[in-house]
Amino acid sequence: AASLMLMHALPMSTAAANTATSGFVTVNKTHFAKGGQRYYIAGANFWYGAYLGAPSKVGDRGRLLKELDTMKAAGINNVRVLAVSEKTDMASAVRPATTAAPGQYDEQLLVGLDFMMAELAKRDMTAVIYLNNFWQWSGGMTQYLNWFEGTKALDPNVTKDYEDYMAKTARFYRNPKAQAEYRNVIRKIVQRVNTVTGKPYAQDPAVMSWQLANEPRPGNASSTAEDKAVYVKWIADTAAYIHSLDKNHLVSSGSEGLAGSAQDGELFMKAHQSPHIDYLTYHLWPKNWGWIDSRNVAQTWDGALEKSRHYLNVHIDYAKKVGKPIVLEEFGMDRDGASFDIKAPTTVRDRFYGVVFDVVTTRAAKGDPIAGFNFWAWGGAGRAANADYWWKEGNDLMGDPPQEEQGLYSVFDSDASTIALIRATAAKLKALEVKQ
Ligand SMILES: O=C1NC[C@H](CO)[C@@H](O)[C@@H]1O
Repeated sequence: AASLMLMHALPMSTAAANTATSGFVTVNKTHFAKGGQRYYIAGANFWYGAYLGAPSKVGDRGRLLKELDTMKAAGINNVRVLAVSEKTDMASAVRPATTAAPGQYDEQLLVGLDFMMAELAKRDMTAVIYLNNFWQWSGGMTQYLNWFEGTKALDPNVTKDYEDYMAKTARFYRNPKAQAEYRNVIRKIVQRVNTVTGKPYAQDPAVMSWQLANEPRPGNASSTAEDKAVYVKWIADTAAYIHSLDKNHLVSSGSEGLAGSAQDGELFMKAHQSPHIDYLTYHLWPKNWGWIDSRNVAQTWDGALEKSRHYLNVHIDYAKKVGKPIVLEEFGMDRDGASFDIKAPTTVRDRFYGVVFDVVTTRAAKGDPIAGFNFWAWGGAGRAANADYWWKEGNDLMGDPPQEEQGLYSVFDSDASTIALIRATAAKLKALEVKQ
């Protein structure tokens, strides 16, 4: 016992001491740590946060401060945000875009990211920042292929063919010119000096992690062994590249889990075994994946919940096998009756959030590697502008990006019952943040 006492008395190693006091989020075996304490994510998806921070027409700094204060008051300690968008002719993509063409950036949108990061730090909140998008709503990988393959950027809202979209968009990983430009963007953001605080991003504890992309997939359901090998290598190489630029921060993939891994569990684990990937991520979408029919909940709820519970648990088990933390960084449910109207009740959504939060908090309390959640998505004070609920440039930005109806999954500041569930869950996770 004496020697054990001595062990505890020994000072932490310098590196550990530095990290512990530095405030960076780090990984300690299968958990996050911050400031010498275990750290859990009670987060929101807030893809447009940097847009609100911009000093240009699209920005609304007054709204941003209000949204961050409202989220903080709800116990939310982390936001998952888009770093850059690519200009495209697709109707479903956000405008304006950060990158008009390779190397041509809208500095005001990047200042928006700076401003948001500065405000997060003031509130002891952190950000997961994704550097690309497998989907079309911010230009993303399909826009890179338009630049470097000369192919038309594909909008699945127009083509109505997701299998074709996913197979073609996965060519991004194999295109050397697209990869070179992607690394230029990574370097530009990861090595950026925040123009509001003067602090380099690589030294900012408000950054929790760099994320390769939003929902990168290896291809479509018929991804070949070669597609999968290319995908695994792309994740490992890109994560290694980011770590070569920034030794302080974590790196994650942005994967949805099985749904984003051609339903191949071995692929999901392999993709996250790289020493340069610090934690796993997964997303849960019962409506998008056809598990629930919001117009026929009575008939479809039980099946959807059985599949959801399995999905929630099996990925925590994958993380145990890989030996790293995992974050449920997206999940959502629409309003009752599949309505987009802010006045529609959220009975089904609240029941679904309740099940998700119960699994997350129960398994976290048992010490399993589930390290928190980000619900999709914070709508806050945003309001739909058009009778058809589609977004047009100049309309409020909200949790639903332009490729989806404005009000589909957004949690608005008037959705008190859902915010109460989030607040209660954040408190349960906070109670687990014991000394390391
Ligand atoms: O990353 C995502 N996952 C699901 C969201 C809701 O459908 C979608 O808007 C986004 O592309």
